[in-house]
Amino acid sequence: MIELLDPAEMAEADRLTIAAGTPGIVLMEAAGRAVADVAARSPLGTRIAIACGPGNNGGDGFVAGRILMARGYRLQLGLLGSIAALKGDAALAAAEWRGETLPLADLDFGGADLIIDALFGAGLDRPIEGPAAAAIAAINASKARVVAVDLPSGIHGGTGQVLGVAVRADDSVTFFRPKPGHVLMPGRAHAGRLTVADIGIRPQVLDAIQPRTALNRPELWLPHLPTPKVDGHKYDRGHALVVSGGMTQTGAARLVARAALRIGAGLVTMASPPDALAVHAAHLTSIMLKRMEGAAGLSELLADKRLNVVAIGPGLGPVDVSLPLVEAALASDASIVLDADGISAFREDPDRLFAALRKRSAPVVLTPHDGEFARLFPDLASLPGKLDRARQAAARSGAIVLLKGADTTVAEPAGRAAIADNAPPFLATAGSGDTLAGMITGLLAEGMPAFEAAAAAVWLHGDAGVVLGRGLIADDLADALPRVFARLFV
Ligand SMILES: NC(=O)C1=CN([C@@H]2O[C@H](COP(=O)(O)OP(=O)(O)OC[C@H]3O[C@@H](n4cnc5c(N)ncnc54)[C@H](O)[C@@H]3O)[C@@H](O)[C@H]2O)[C@@H](O)CC1
Ligand SMILES: Nc1ncnc2c1ncn2[C@@H]1O[C@H](COP(=O)(O)OP(=O)(O)O)[C@@H](O)[C@H]1O
Ligand SMILES: [K+]
Repeated sequence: MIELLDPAEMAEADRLTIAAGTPGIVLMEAAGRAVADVAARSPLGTRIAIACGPGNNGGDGFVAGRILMARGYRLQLGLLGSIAALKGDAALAAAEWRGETLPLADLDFGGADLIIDALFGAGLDRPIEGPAAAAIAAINASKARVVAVDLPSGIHGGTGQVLGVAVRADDSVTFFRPKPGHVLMPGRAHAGRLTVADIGIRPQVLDAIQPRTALNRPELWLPHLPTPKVDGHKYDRGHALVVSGGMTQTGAARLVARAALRIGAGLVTMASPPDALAVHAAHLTSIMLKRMEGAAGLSELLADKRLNVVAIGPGLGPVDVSLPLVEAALASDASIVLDADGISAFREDPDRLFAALRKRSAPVVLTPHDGEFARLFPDLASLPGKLDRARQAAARSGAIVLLKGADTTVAEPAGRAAIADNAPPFLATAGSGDTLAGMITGLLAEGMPAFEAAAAAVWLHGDAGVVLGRGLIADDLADALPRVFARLFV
């Protein structure tokens, strides 16, 4: 598992390491050397400008400068503030620097081939203004390769938000573990290629820190991915029910159903309003079809306890149709994936949903995009950073909240969260979210724990986008799953 550490957790990792006997300057030396190594992928002769800030991020810049100068690079170093004002490890690092220290404003960014951004890292705590903002504008205007120390200056390590202005880096070199700000947008776009350097912090410090956020990678959920039993039966793999909208909007439910079956559900049944039965009958093959007369009809179907998960929301229709159906689903014992119109049904009264959720024991996964999220959690929608939004929404609702986008974040009520960075932008296409809902549904049907099922579906959906590439449409995503699994298990 790759943990993501926010600034407070990273400071604690540093503190525990120093308390256990490794001096801070030793960590800073290792950090500066790692930055120098990444910078030194550019050949000798490269003209380097190093912009140092007033804290330890700047200290790393002084160390990198000393090492690169010893390796024969031509370089200029500029400092925001005065050397006399530096403290602690940064002051020690600056004392070892033998070159000239220019005022930041005198650095010639335009004449540099490579810029090392050591202005601010984890200690950034307010919007950047004045000379630092001017330096960042000049860095972004230059044609130089930019290597950021820890984080691109201006990006908040915990939220990925831009505080004022932010450097656009080609490379970022961070230490020990990546930070949420490297994967959450727009931070990820600013960070460029990420290098995570070992600076001598022992992984055992994580036992004390107990980080709650991870990068969404297979190692997070693969141990929980169900494997069909050799002597298994289709009913061992679960039976999902997908609730369809009316005649003119049946496609979304079929995308859900196909993805649920492809990813591993043993059986999938489409619950269809009477007017849409003929449309579905013309399209469905391996997916079964049942007639559903309104909310009472759905409750009757769900009396069959073998139906262990319900997907409801995509193409479901306006609130007068959708709300009674969702309430019938919520009253059942099945796990639920609630998406799209099923979420919007509660826009007038989100507490009604939360109250129903509190009465359930089987899990519910909410899969909003930003617009749907704002309908259920209007006060949380403006929080900086998707991680906090998803985490607070999960705590409030008691559901697993999967907040979609380029940096889809899954959070559970107890606070555990996973952020994905593998989804290509081709996934922003009609019906792609319906397919994701279906993938979660299928994994829940197979009995995967809900947080892991949601995280796995997000990653597999993203990888299906990678496998298909440009030209993909939502109809292709489920059918790409065999190739995605083949890649996963090589
Ligand atoms: N021993 C350690 O703690 C280690 C720290 N390391 C480096 O230290 C960095 C964190 O150092 P710090 O905690 O000193 O923090 P930073 O160096 O990121 O920034 C803190 C300084 O910037 C000022 N500042 C913050 N926001 C500002 C703004 N908007 N405008 C102007 N000034 C602003 C603060 O007042 C403070 O002086 C990490 O990002 C990493 O690069 C590494 O050297 C590894 C070891
Ligand atoms: N820029 C992007 N990069 C990667 N994935 C994206 C991007 N924008 C959207 N997605 C993904 O595409 C899907 C869109 O879902 P959604 O907004 O519900 O659309 P629809 O309702 O048409 O299915 C989600 O899985 C989302 O995470
Ligand atoms: K930086």
